[in-house]
Amino acid sequence: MAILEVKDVGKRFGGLQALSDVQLSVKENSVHAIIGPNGAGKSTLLNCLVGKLIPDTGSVMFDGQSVLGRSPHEINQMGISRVFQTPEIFGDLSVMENMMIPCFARRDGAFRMHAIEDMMSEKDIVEKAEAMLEDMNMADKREMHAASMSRGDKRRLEIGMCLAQEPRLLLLDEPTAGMARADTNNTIDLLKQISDERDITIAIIEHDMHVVFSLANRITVLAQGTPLVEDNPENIRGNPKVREAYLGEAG
Ligand SMILES: Nc1ncnc2c1ncn2[C@@H]1O[C@H](COP(=O)(O)OP(=O)(O)OP(=O)(O)O)[C@@H](O)[C@H]1O
Repeated sequence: MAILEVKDVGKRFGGLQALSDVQLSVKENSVHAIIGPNGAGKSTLLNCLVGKLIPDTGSVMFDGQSVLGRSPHEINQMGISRVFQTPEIFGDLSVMENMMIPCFARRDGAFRMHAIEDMMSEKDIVEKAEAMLEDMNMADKREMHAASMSRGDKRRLEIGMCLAQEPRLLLLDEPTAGMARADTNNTIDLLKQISDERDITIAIIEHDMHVVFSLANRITVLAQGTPLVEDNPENIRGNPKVREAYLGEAG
């Protein structure tokens, strides 16, 4: 069953048709990669899914409900959580304090700024945040200043913060961009573990083919704002049109 269904989506920026006739069907519990050359429209499409942009045409249905016209916050509450290219964490707070923020938001519907002492007195929140840090293998970094961590650990924390919102669909926008190979491999392992152990669907935009082919069980190739093909990784690898449009370029 598809958890996300995009039909006939188009988006124009002035004279530029960034997306046209986009169809995308993401199966529940799959890892679905969206790839394509620079400027193909991947980020524009992602922004249409999370309410940051409103498409000019078409529909976006999540779990049978339209996301169009809803705010990013409402879409997040529906069960879609997004991980950005640059980790969105609070550098001045500790790892634990960062993790407590989405735990509050999940419980209260929205995060209200609590004093740190108030946060720490909320037993259920502390327990949930601790459990998430355990799951993310970050319990030993609990008291660390978030800003002082490696890029890979910041990404790990951010992914954990998204999971604390208990989303059904996790959207990742180039999660390994700018990472050293060791951090990239750690992120691949983390995402594999999340996909295996949780009832969650992952959609990922990624330039790094090693990441794409390590994780995805379905791939959509966008070229010039339109889907070129959607298939399994094996067929995508062997597809000459894809090679020409993208893989050849990526090496
Ligand atoms: N807000 C905007 N205003 C005008 N043009 C835009 C805007 N956002 C994106 N574009 C243009 O739309 C096209 C698609 O851009 P988009 O960022 O979606 O591509 P992409 O596939 O994500 O590229 P990349 O892989 O380089 O991140 C590009 O030509 C881009 O310059």
